[in-house]
Parts: sequence; structure tokens; C-alpha cells
Amino acid sequence: MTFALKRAAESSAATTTSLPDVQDKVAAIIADIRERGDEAVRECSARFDKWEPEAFRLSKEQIDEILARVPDQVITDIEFVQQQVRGFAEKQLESMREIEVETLPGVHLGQKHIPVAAAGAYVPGGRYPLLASAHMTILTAKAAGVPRVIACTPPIRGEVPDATVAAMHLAGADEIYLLGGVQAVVSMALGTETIAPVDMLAGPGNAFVAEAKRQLYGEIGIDLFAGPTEVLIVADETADPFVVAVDLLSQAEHGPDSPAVLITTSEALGRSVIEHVEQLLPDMPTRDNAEPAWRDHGEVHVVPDLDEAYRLADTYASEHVQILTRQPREALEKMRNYGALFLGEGTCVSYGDKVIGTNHVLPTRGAARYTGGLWVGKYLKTVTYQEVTDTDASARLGEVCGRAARVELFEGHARSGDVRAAKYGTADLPWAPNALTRS
Ligand SMILES: NC(=O)c1ccc[n+]([C@@H]2O[C@H](COP(=O)([O-])OP(=O)(O)OC[C@H]3O[C@@H](n4cnc5c(N)ncnc54)[C@H](O)[C@@H]3O)[C@@H](O)[C@H]2O)c1
Ligand SMILES: [Zn+2]
Repeated sequence: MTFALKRAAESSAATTTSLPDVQDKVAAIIADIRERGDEAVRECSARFDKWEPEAFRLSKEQIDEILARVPDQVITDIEFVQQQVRGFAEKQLESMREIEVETLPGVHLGQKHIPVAAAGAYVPGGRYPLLASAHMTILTAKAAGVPRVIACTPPIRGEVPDATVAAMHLAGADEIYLLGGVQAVVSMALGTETIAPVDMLAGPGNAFVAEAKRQLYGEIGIDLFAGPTEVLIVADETADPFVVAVDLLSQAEHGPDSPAVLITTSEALGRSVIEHVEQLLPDMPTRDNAEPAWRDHGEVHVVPDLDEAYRLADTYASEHVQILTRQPREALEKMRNYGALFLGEGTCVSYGDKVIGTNHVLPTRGAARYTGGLWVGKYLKTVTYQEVTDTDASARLGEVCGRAARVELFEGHARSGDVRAAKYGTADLPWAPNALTRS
């Protein structure tokens, strides 16, 4: 039997995308910026971030000054992580084949991957300087071959986030703006008097940022719905309850709205994890986020066996799923809904977030039911092309096209087929004025 040792105030199981009050607020800001451009952007930045610089875009001199302030070790570590992210992104790119096949004699069908011309990267920074997001969005776009990559990040409590700017620059951003939230997303998407618009936006963010991207989708492309972080751990009796507790809190600290869920086959482990969490929380420097996150969105479920654990985990479609069991790789076969899977105690969500090289921009609030996370492929348009070099093949296709289109009552379409069937074959064109046929 499945039962809960701890329930959330509101379950995070995949149900909704965004909350109605956030939707309304974001819609109003988008409409205002659409109408008044830069002036509205400035007002939003002043209101939400108390940030009113002369220009939001950093000049080359400003970037150089900022880089000089960043400690060497931080730069070295940024470079190490960017190498890992770039390395994996390049391997993923290699896995995307361009093909051209001959499906009938003389009928050539092909597939190509074309990078978008301009991409915007949102690097979050309201609570923490999330420099790792710069690697994930900017560098991945560059690895995909996007010619223009622009990036926004907010000031943090009125300060320039030096390390984030360094990461954005080293990742290869062509333009860097100190601008946050909805105003940043809308500026990049629609363009203003001072920012040229992009074709596609990527990057994680809080509920406002994620909702702004969602509302703008269609007018521009977006990577995916990547809102407040979630973690779900599947553990059996072999898991170390202290490690499980530490790992749950590692993600709860993202924000008070971050769900942390444990599904375990061992009631004893579940109880022990709850105790460890309660012992760790009071001294956690980021307790202001982690404590309400655990209180309101923390869940612990005890299930009869691992198959039930995987089944229940799939209903959450959580952004991060950690498997701490005797045979963690089993989850690769048994689970289908997750943004990223972390197999065994040797790795953890924090490695994925910060250092290991897989992309950390991942689907939240159930979006893992229909998409994976950000990767080079998201910046590429997979397009097709075709050519028919054999007249017999064209005539044969023309005959089928004529019939197929008439079933759909498309006389115009049918005639494009008829023309070829007549020109390259033996068909007649009863609908054509005589003078125009068979020139
Ligand atoms: N899904 C993923 O892949 C992923 C990865 C990393 C981080 N995250 C998430 O990114 C988020 C980062 O959030 P954050 O808030 O620290 O930074 P953020 O940069 O996403 O948002 C900060 C901005 O929000 C705007 N804002 C704040 N309150 C507002 C309000 N009441 N109305 C309108 N705008 C408002 C401000 O303009 C501010 O600049 C976290 O929730 C974290 O979990 C998700
Ligand atoms: Zn995290």
C-alpha cells in the first residue's frame, strides 16, 4: 500500500502550467512594453529591480572592468565547466544527422538543420547569481551555430553580478544587458528602440519569467517551460538518508516555490530523511527559501515496491529525478517522464546544475511529459527539401497528386499534379484552354 509520511500544502504532481494571478500580471507588462517600448522597460526595471542605469547594455569597457574584478579561481572554474557543457553539446550536435535519401527512383528527400539567426538567453539572478545558466543557454546556442546570441541578467539587489557577466562573456554572448524579469524577456522577444529582437528565447527563470516566455510563444520560439526548480528522489532501503536529505534541500533552496519529493520503498528511510531535513534546516544559510519550500511543497511517499515508485514518479514528471537504489540504471528502462535523470549516489542534481556538462535548463510543472530540456537541437530548425530528377517519377506522382487533391476538393492543387502528369507522361488536361497545353 502507498501512503504519505509528509504531504505538500499543494501537490506538485503535473497539473497546471502557471497561476492565474501571474498570468494577468505578466500579460499587463507585455502589453505595456509592446505599446511604449523602452520607456515601459525602464519603468519596470525601476519598479521591480530598483535599477535605472544610463544604458542596460554593458559596453566593452564595462565588461573588461567587471572581468578584472572576478577572482582567477572563479574564471578557471567557469572555463572548466564551459568546457564540459561545450563538449557534451558538440557530441549531441554530432548525433543530429543531415540526410538525403532516394525514396523512389529520382525522388530525393532531405533533412537539414539550420540554426536560428538570433537567440536571446535569459540568465536568472533575482535571488542567486545563476552564472551556470549562462553556460547552458549562451554557449549551447553558440555550439549550435547561432550567429547572434544576446543575453540578459538582472542586477542582484542593485549590484552588478560580476561572475555572471564573466560567464556570459566567456560563453560568447554578442550583447550583454543588465536587465531582469518580464521586461528582459519582452525586450529580447519583441525588440525595443535599443534592442533588436531575436527569433528565439531560452533560459530558466522564476514564475514571471517562465510565464512571459509562455505568453510570447508563437510570436517567437521558446526553448521550453522552465520555471521554478523541482526535485524528486526515488530511494530504496540502501540509500543513505543523510545524503537524501542533503540532496532534497539542495534544490529546495532555489526558492520557496520549489517542490522536493521523496518516493521510497522503505518507511524507515523516509522517517530518517524527514528527521535529517529537520536537523539540517535551522542552520542552512539559505533557509529562507528552503524552509518554506520543504514545509509547503515537500512530500514523502512510501510505496510497496520500486515499480510503484517509478509509476508514481512518472505522474510528477519532475524536472530532476534522482535514483538512489541498488540498481539505479533500471530507471532508464522503467521511467519516461523527467527532465534529467541522476543515477546513483556518485552524482547529484547539483552536479547537473553546476559542473558536469548536461544542460540544466529543464522542463518544470509537468512539461517533462512532452519535452526534454534545452540542448543544441532546440536552437536548430530541422527542415526538409525535395527534388525530383526523373520525369517518369514526376509524372507518376502528378497522377496520384491529381486524384488525392480532388478527394479533398482541392482543384488548384490537383492541377499542379495534372500539369506534370501531362508534360512528362501521357495524361490530358481537360480543364486547360487548348492554346496553353503542351508548349
Ligand atoms: N527549470 C530550470 O531549468 C531552472 C534552472 C535554474 C533555475 N531555475 C529557477 O529559476 C528561478 C530564478 O528565480 P529568481 O527569482 O531568483 O530570478 P529571475 O531572474 O528568474 O527573476 C528575477 C526577476 O523577477 C522579476 N520579479 C520579481 N518579482 C516580481 C513581481 N512581483 N512582479 C513582476 N516581476 C517580478 C524581477 O524583475 C527580477 O529581475 C528559480 O525559481 C529557480 O528555481 C529553473
Ligand atoms: Zn538546482
